[in-house]
Amino acid sequence: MSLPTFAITSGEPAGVGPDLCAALPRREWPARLVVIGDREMIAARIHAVEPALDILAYQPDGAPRPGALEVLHVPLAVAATAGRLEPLNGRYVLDVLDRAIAGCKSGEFAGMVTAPVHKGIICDAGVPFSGHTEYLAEATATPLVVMMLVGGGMRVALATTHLPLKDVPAAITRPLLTDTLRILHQDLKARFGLAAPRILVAGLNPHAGEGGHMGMEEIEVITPVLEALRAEGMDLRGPLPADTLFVPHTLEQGDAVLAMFHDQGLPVLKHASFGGGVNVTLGLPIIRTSVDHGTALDLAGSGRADPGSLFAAVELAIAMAKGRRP
Ligand SMILES: NC(=O)c1ccc[n+]([C@@H]2O[C@H](COP(=O)([O-])OP(=O)(O)OC[C@H]3O[C@@H](n4cnc5c(N)ncnc54)[C@H](O)[C@@H]3O)[C@@H](O)[C@H]2O)c1
Ligand SMILES: N[C@H](C(=O)O)[C@H](O)COP(=O)(O)O
Repeated sequence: MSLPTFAITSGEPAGVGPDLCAALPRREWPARLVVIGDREMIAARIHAVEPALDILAYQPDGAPRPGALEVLHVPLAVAATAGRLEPLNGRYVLDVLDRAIAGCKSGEFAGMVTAPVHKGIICDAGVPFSGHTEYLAEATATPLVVMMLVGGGMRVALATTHLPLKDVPAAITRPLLTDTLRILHQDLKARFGLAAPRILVAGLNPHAGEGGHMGMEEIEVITPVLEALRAEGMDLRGPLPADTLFVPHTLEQGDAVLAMFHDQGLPVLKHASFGGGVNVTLGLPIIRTSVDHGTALDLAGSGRADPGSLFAAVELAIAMAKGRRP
């Protein structure tokens, strides 16, 4: 029986992504994993972190070579140095992503798993880029996607993603919240096997606005959306004060949390599971999971980067493709 094939994008070449890819053959996967990136750069990093590994996945007779890494070559613009960002390679990082997206769309890949990229250096290269999540939405012509991180026994989704904090209140509108909750609810059912997902929704302001004394978004935006969607049958609790939403007895009343902004939800989850969590993009026509950490330039090429989150991201992508409850 042929195994499903997943693209693993090796990410920022100065970061830990290539090192983490080198660790993939430590396990036997129930899938074929194709790492996308510059072959020479990845080979050099493999020699630094996994000297025993042979990059060639196939023996001369074409048979798979056990314990090797299969690399689909996308060329760097200029040589990469671990730990040193180079704007001239910003376009390369996007070329790697584009190759994986094309393969997911064509059916060549059952899904894609992304190693970390550095958003700033891609912007410095002249391409406005705020994250894989937004890039994938555009590349697949999906009007709205939802970022959700899974780890530490939690699922935390975000109503807004990579926005300056000052722009968050205006971004939280009734249409955005309605569509975000619909996507979250639908994908918890379809991709995570939950028949009737229970979603805990955070407020935006301290103490969920304290009855309007500390902000009006809960009264004017969040509560009306929750009431309308409850009337459709969704199990939604909130708006809940975010400071106590994450205490265990509240968390256990939900299957997922919807936080209003990036640093309301993610610090809690990363505190509980950093290095073992997974970032998944909901609402896409393709499967995409990712690590829960960044480029860790300080560790690139050292062999000290922990591949746990990449392994968890591969496991989740495989489970999602099988339609199993992850
Ligand atoms: N999925 C992604 O592409 C992704 C996710 C998060 C951050 N980023 C980007 O990464 C860049 C750097 O972000 P940052 O410095 O805030 O966070 P970071 O996760 O790169 O580093 C934070 C700390 O965690 C450590 N760390 C990270 N990954 C590790 C691993 N696998 N094993 C052991 N230790 C690890 C680092 O050494 C550092 O001390 C930014 O440009 C950010 O936007 C990308
Ligand atoms: N917000 C993510 C995190 O903190 O882990 C990270 O920046 C990656 O986002 P994308 O998947 O959109 O690149």
